[in-house]
Amino acid sequence: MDGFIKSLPKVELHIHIEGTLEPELMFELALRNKIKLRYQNVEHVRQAYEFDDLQSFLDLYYQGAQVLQTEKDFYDLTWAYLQRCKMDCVVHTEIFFDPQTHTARGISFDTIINGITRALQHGKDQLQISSHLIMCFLRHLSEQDAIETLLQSVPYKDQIIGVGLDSSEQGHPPAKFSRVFEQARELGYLTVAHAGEEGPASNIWDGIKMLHIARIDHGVRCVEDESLVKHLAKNRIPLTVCPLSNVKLKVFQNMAEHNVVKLLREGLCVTINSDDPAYFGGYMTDNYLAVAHALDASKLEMAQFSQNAIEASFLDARQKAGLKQVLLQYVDQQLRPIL
Ligand SMILES: Nc1ncnc2[nH]cnc12
Ligand SMILES: [Zn+2]
Repeated sequence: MDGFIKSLPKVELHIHIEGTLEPELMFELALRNKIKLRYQNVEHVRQAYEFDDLQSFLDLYYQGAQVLQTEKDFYDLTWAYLQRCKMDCVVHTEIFFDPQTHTARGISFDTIINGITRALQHGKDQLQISSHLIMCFLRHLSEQDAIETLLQSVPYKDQIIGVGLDSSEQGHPPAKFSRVFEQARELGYLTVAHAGEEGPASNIWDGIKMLHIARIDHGVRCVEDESLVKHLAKNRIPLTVCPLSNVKLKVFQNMAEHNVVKLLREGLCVTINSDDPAYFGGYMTDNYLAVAHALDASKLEMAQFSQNAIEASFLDARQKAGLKQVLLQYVDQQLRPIL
């Protein structure tokens, strides 16, 4: 199983680029930008990564992101992630970035997006990894702040496929952002949102009905509403599930309790993703392995997660067909002897 998973072609749909900041790079950038960190060394940082819930993680995550200052910093961050993608056989990735985390510190939109997109172009040319970029609004900030961020993004619209919603779910329901999402859709952006991670199933309904989202990020609390589960299955509305993240943030107490395989077997379009791998201890392959080991999934089921991600991606029909062909060839070659 492990060899099958390691080489399985994968598509990632839920990754925060700021969440790929490994402690080693954090120290390198702190030194480069003359920023004093509150940690003495890399081990000290890793020891601090014990979380009680989403908020306790977010507090450290926003602090860590402060070392990102120049275009080269954003380039280096993204390039390091893409190299990890290559190791994990990720062939396509749709990356979140949080402009407000940086513009609030005086970093220009231009600096952020130029650094990231230059690395993405190199990823395409040198690593054959395709990608899309999704701009997330921080839900703990105001609607007005999100609207200003949306307007700032307009000159870069060709480089951003969609908008999303992340940060603290509790107390910041989808309704708060229905107007800015409407404006984003009018501008031609696709939409996704974090919902049903720590928040209730009603946030998932509201994401679908009020924000018209094409995918739900996390969504694991859908099981609390049977009619919602049926709706998600019937309409193949994708969930971008992040198993290691959910255990680290105590959404589930351990991997054996995770519902991702159960949801797959109920016919939902669930996918496996890494969320903030530098903080949660694992990239794509680690997440796939953790699920397969704890939840007794078959090789075909693990391949189904990858096929779901192709289906749920924002690639066009021709690109999806190409990736599906690559995946089917891999599965056929791997499983032929036992089929
Ligand atoms: N898991 C998560 N939930 C909400 N916001 C986030 N930002 C980065 N990771 C996140
Ligand atoms: Zn996330």
